[in-house]
Amino acid sequence: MSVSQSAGRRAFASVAQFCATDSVSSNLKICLSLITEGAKRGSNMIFFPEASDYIASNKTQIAELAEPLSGSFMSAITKSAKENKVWLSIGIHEKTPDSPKPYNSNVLIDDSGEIVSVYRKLHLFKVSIENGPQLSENHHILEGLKICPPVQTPVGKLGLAICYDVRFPELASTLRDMGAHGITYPSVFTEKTGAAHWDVLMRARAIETQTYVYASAQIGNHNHKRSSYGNSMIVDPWGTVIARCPLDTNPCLSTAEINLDYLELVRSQLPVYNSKRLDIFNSS
Ligand SMILES: O=C(O)CNC(=O)[C@H](CS)NC(=O)CCC(=O)C(=O)O
Repeated sequence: MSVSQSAGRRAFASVAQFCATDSVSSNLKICLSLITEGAKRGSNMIFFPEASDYIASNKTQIAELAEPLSGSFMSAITKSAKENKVWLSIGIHEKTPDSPKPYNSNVLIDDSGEIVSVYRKLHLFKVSIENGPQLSENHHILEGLKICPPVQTPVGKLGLAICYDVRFPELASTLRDMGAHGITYPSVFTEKTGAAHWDVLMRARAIETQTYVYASAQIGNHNHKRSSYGNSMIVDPWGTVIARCPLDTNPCLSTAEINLDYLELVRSQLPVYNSKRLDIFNSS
């Protein structure tokens, strides 16, 4: 357990933003330098985007490049977490014996380099917009089957989700019911849907669940077919955006203080969870 957690109810969190390509080694280099920089800034926890290991340039690459959690990408990441004494949440493609298709996973790593939870994306993205994005994630990703219980971290109990999951408030609401103080949505949002929905969705989840939302995202052109919206940010339980990365493609971090006393204040001043009509809606 990190010292900051025992020392009080405040900690520093950073969200990362960069543009992954199909070069796992280049993406790894970027992640490792952001971990070092985040630790230097005093972050207790750093949140990386979805698919930080790679964004494939074609369909066959998606399965070819995927590694198990014990693979070289994750080994270097967990080693760096330990060396820099920092917690991490990072999105990767997770190869398992279950299928040739990888899972789209959000991996939580503690400051001794141990993997403490692995969430596999429940809702797979499907979109078909004329002249806009056309993606069917289920063609190349295996869907997850479980909600992971929130884990105690330096920023309080953290619930894990991924990207498109943000459109399904029942996941956020369930994580809050399970005790979450924060929810992480590592993302690769499309430019079109991001411009219209990103801030509203992330802020809505923070406001309605009264939790911190860590929305780390990729930005820019990954290849000639795909580009992403960026706007990595942290939202507090009141809905205020307290950190946001600049809108250029240089790898960067944005840092904010997380304060669980403030979270309790918001929850006590506006006790929406006491107004739930569980007699009418038998599941929240
Ligand atoms: O393909 C990879 O390797 C990484 N994964 C993604 O980019 C995923 C699935 S295609 N993207 C999203 O879920 C975007 C959701 C979104 O943009 C929205 O909900 O509007």
